[in-house]
Amino acid sequence: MLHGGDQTGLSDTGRAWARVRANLRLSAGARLFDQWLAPMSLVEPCDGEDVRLALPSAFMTDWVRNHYAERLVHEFRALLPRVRSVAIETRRATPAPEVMTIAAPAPAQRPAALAGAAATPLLDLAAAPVPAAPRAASEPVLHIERPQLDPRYTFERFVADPSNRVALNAARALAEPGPVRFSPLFIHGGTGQGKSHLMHAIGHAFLEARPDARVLCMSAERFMFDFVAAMRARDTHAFKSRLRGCDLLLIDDLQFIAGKDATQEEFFHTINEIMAAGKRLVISADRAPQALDGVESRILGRMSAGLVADVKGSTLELRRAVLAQRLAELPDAIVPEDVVDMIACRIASSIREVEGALNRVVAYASLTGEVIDLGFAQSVLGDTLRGVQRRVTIDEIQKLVSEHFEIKQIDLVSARRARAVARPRQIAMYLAKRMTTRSLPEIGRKFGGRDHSTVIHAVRRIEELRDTDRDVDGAVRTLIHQLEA
Ligand SMILES: Nc1ncnc2c1ncn2[C@@H]1O[C@H](COP(=O)(O)OP(=O)(O)OP(=O)(O)O)[C@@H](O)[C@H]1O
Repeated sequence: MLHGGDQTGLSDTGRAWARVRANLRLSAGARLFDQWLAPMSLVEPCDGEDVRLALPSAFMTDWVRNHYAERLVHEFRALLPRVRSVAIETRRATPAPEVMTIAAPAPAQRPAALAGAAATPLLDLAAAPVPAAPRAASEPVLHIERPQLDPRYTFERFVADPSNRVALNAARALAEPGPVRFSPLFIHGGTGQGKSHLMHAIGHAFLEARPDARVLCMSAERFMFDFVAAMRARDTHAFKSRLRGCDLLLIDDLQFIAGKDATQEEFFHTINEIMAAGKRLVISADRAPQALDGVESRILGRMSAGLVADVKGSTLELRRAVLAQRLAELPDAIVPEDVVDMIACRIASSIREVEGALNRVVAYASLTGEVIDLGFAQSVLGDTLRGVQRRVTIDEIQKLVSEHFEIKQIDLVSARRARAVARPRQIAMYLAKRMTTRSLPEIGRKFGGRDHSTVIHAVRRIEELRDTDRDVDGAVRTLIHQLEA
């Protein structure tokens, strides 16, 4: 328990916060902590009873609320019993933060009530003890579903280049509030060239300008899964109104619905309604509309009626500029210019691979304590530079894993928890982490919009099982072998 002030000049709450942070770092592990919890700060001044913590984006705020709201209250109360509530806010550049307050439970209070509250943003439990009274229908934002936008994918972090200029300008124009100048925007291009980055950037910018807007971002795969689940539950109404009521709908990887007739029917009606209502629609795919085999011509017709823009293969200048930007975000890493140049010149396949190569070099150097120079970078990147390593996609992994375990591919992105499905899903996530350069949030999205902590859990679980379970290890070895062939 903490008492009074001390020579640090920090308030009681400030000192408690420092301890809570240290505890979180230990229990969450460095990666999780750095990604989600480190950016959180204490809002001062604080009266010592109602603590306020701030995060820089709504996406992060949602994540921390869902996973740590209750825990934060307990941590603070353990140090400062007078703490009544911990509010988690988004502090964007614009004012009027959105707030959810979780009341500190009285010792005998029901934890279940708190868990429910954590899933319900913006309920002020300090003011309304559990069970919380429903808020008036006129109150804003309570029912707004927060889109799953990656906080790293903003316009500020997107480097402009002749290879992406049209797509970037179109994306900026579509994100502007005011009259809709065109819709849909269809962005296409090769893998790892920035399509998802641009889509998420549109979402961030649009929400920045209109914080109360309804924005939904999902992959076409997720669209299909949610639709199938709604049909099975005989409740397509909620699904339809959720999608059709959007001010901005972002659908990634349209190619995934090729050949899925029922999903395409629903998709067609969804985009029709969005367009008829004058709302914004952005679609991405790995090919131009006319090359999307297996997608109905009426859908492609709608796509072509808007603005079609491609992101071309990256130029050397773009790769250099992205590397320079990423390095600026790693102030502790000392990477000589010739190493940066070598990566930019020799890895031309995708920006994702370029970023991955830099991260690998920096990570190896920090693990081994070696100084980064050309020789070190070349030895770390060996196969990648020789172009030997075959590029494996998550789609390939999912296909192979579902064949191997004789389950449907859609089960891997579904919510089904039966072990017959859950274990292969964990193996597929493990392989995705190990054999692709996709980030954890990206992998989570590709597996039915799961959280990145679910991916971490899957990777750890399979790592453990490979040491203790011969069947799992054998299956993983076979799959790796097939994927590398
Ligand atoms: N012009 C750019 N400026 C900054 N970063 C970029 C740019 N283009 C791509 N990136 C980065 O490259 C990585 C891959 O981009 P992204 O995920 O958007 O690719 P994609 O085209 O959607 O790929 P896929 O089709 O495989 O999903 C991301 O980390 C993204 O931030």
